[in-house]
Amino acid sequence: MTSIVQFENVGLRYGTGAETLSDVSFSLARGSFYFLTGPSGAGKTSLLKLLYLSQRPSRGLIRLFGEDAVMLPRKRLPGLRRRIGVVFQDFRLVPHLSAFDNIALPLRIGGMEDKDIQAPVNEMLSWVGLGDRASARPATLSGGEQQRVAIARAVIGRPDLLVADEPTGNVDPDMAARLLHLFEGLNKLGTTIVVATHDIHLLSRIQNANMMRLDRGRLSDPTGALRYPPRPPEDGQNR
Ligand SMILES: Nc1ncnc2c1ncn2[C@@H]1O[C@H](COP(=O)(O)OP(=O)(O)OP(=O)(O)O)[C@@H](O)[C@H]1O
Repeated sequence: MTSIVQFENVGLRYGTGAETLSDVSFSLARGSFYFLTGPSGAGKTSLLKLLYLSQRPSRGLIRLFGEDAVMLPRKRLPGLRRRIGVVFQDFRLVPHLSAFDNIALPLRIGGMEDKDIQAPVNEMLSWVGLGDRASARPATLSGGEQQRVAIARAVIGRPDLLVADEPTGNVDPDMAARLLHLFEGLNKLGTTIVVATHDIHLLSRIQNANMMRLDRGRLSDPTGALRYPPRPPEDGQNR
């Protein structure tokens, strides 16, 4: 199994308060699909922030794509971040850009020429049901429409890792199923996916999805399947 992400005994403390995340250890296999669940305030968004490198841990080790993400020099962060698609809980669309241009951003940053951008962005707009809103600015879109633009932007560059924070929180069940289908397609192309959600209906929709559950900043891991490095077998013998 090739790990794309490894956390070892990771802790995160904001300011001088108690730890928000404690002793978090897991590894994510390349090309796998994970749901991250847990009650409000358990630390899901905080864990995702560590994953998409917007936050450094207070302690522990994080390896991303084989690189030490904690010790990585600041100037190398953008290169690593470009391999990660993020659906933020609050969307974070660029307000002065149209839906089309928001979705096109990762392709433009990746150096794709305008003539090659039109077709994939229009296809993506249609897929998320916004074919007729290409020129709309975010402020003129509903919450659910903004969420769909945010998802389209996160997936269009076929990132190695997709991190999504409550990506279906603002859409109806039919659209949620459609968006999840988009994630599933991306996953089949090799993208490792982590979706934080409260929506238990989503969990049953992806075959072979793995579950991670956070409770008060700790990963509950009754089987040990997610731990990195793996625990030795019960009888202590190598197999
Ligand atoms: N920037 C911050 N500064 C201080 N405390 C923070 C910060 N961000 C989050 N917290 C605290 O960390 C804890 C975990 O928050 P987090 O947003 O990670 O939880 P969550 O599981 O994503 O919650 P929800 O499901 O409600 O989105 C909360 O107690 C929160 O108040």
